[in-house]
Amino acid sequence: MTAKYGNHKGMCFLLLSTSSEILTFIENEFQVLDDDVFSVAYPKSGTTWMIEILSLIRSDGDPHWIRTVPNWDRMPWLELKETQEKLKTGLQSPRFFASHLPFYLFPKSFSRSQAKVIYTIRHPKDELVSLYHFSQMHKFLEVPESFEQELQDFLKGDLIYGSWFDHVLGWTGEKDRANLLILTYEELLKDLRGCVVRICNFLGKELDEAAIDKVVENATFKNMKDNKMANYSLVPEEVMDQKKSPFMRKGISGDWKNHFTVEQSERFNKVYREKMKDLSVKISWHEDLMQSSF
Ligand SMILES: Nc1ncnc2c1ncn2[C@@H]1O[C@H](COP(=O)(O)OS(=O)(=O)O)[C@@H](OP(=O)(O)O)[C@H]1O
Repeated sequence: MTAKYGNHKGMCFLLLSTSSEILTFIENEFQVLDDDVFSVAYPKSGTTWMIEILSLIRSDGDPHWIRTVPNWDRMPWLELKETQEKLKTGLQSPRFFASHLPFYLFPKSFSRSQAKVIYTIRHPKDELVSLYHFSQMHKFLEVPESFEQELQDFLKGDLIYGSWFDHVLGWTGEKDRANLLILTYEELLKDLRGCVVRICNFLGKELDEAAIDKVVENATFKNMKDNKMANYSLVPEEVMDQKKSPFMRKGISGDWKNHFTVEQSERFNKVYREKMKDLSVKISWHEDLMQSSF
């Protein structure tokens, strides 16, 4: 890790985005309210997608809000510097937040609350590929020397927001909480409508069939790619150079097969087997990763 990054209780963070002081405040002093809703995920696992889905559910499927307000204002990032001012001045309830925090750094007050968290998990090889491309275009991040370098950093847990393995194990270890819904990116891809219904049930939000259809239609990859309030095109090119790699890049599962060699895939699976053997939730791709084959 370099001068661009800091380390807080074992988690690597971007110095430009947050600080140890903020992370300490969020963990220990920030008061979660019972009607707060959080979209939490390790980076590049579908956070932006969940923000769009939750925003649309909140507005009963009406796309006006998602087309006129940037996603970072609809659901501010809990741990980022720019959100701290908003927290002080007060946000209107119910508050909706996004976060990449691992469970051990998430606000302690969550455990005493009825606030709802939706935690999204993505196939780690696709997450790694997405992060690799994102690192080329986001000027605040270190550009990895090569895909191999990114892979080695991933396997060591030496990436922004720490180890993917620890992140997923930390949050899935909380699976029995009634106020935590765990979904995968692949479930969203396979059955977006079914997931929207599950999210509505989890939130206690009643939407009629037509409203659910509108949520689904407006949260598709194509519609989000075309929505400047969701595709980060409002972020200046000096920060995100989308000519290098668009934020809404491919939006598919299995792109890792175009990036990993057989040897890299087997090396990945070996580490996965060691670290994830006690995974406590059922995930469609888990058994594949527990094997040694490509
Ligand atoms: N609607 C929809 N459908 C399918 N895929 C989608 C959708 N919205 C976002 N994405 C893809 O999610 C990836 C970005 O993840 P995050 O939003 O978690 O990124 S970030 O950590 O907040 O920067 C990134 O994945 P890749 O395309 O593989 O790079 C986005 O394209």
